[in-house]
Amino acid sequence: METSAPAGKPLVILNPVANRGNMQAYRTLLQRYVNQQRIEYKETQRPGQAKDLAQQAAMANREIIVVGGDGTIHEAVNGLLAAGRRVPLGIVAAGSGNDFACNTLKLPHQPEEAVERAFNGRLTSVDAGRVNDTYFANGFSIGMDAEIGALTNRMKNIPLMSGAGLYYVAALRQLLFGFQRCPWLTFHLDDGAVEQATEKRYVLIAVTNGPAYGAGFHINPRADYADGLLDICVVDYTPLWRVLQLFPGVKQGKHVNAPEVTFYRARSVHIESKQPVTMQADGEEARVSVVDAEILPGALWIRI
Ligand SMILES: Nc1ncnc2c1ncn2[C@@H]1O[C@H](COP(=O)(O)OP(=O)(O)OP(=O)(O)O)[C@@H](O)[C@H]1O
Repeated sequence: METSAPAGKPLVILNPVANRGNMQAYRTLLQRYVNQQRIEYKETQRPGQAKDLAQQAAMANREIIVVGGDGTIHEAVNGLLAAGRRVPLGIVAAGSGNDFACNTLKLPHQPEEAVERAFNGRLTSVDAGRVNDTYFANGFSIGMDAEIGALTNRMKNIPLMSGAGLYYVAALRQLLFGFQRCPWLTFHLDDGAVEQATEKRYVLIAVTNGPAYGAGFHINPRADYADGLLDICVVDYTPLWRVLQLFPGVKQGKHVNAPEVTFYRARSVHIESKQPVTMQADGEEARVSVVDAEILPGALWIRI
């Protein structure tokens, strides 16, 4: 990964549909920078455009500032890493969940402070990851949590539903009506250093760079975004009543001592399933049968 001195004006990419379209506060704050001709400002017009814009800006060695939630950051990180340039990245946490910005990087929520930090924060090296042909900032998972994430995405437009409340409702619905979808998997870490070669049933396998996902569920509470390692939480299959008992405690990371839960750290992860299963990476869904993932130590250069 090439680190380059930034050239030209920073490109600010704002997702107008993040946070259910409540983006006016950010537009107003950024207008000052536009008026002072300090930035180039673009709003995305379609899913996937943040990736293209970030890739073009990174190719031109320009600093990038993303304004949106985990989905927008995921796209920008994919553009940036596809360009192969480590240009400075500022992040304004403006989505409904903001796990990477607020729970991993501890960036502020308050719009004015968030914008200030995205422009003037200290540049620091942050790990990213790759899973199959996608890069991720915060993490990916397969199993019940990915199914919950997929349902959360489908429920995002229901009035009065957002953030953790939305996630709780989706989780309860998925667990009560979709628990039979717990996947049968094999996996190995670091080319076989840890191996589960015989197919077994799991509630979930969550592989993360940061501690939380799903709007604040601390699935890997000890994850460190700069240690060059993926944190892996494996939850063995257990009856639904037990999952319902464990689930609320995940918010504060209270599942760490449960007998069904095992934590690992690794540089690479390989998972296989005979049937295609749902995977989420930074909240974006895919169907997969094989998962090949690795950490990309210090691949990002972010203002915190
Ligand atoms: N102009 C657009 N029209 C429709 N969708 C868009 C547009 N621009 C971006 N998107 C999509 O909006 C989706 C949601 O964005 P994002 O995840 O940033 O916000 P959020 O859902 O509010 O936040 P979080 O993921 O943190 O809960 C992304 O998947 C992105 O591809």
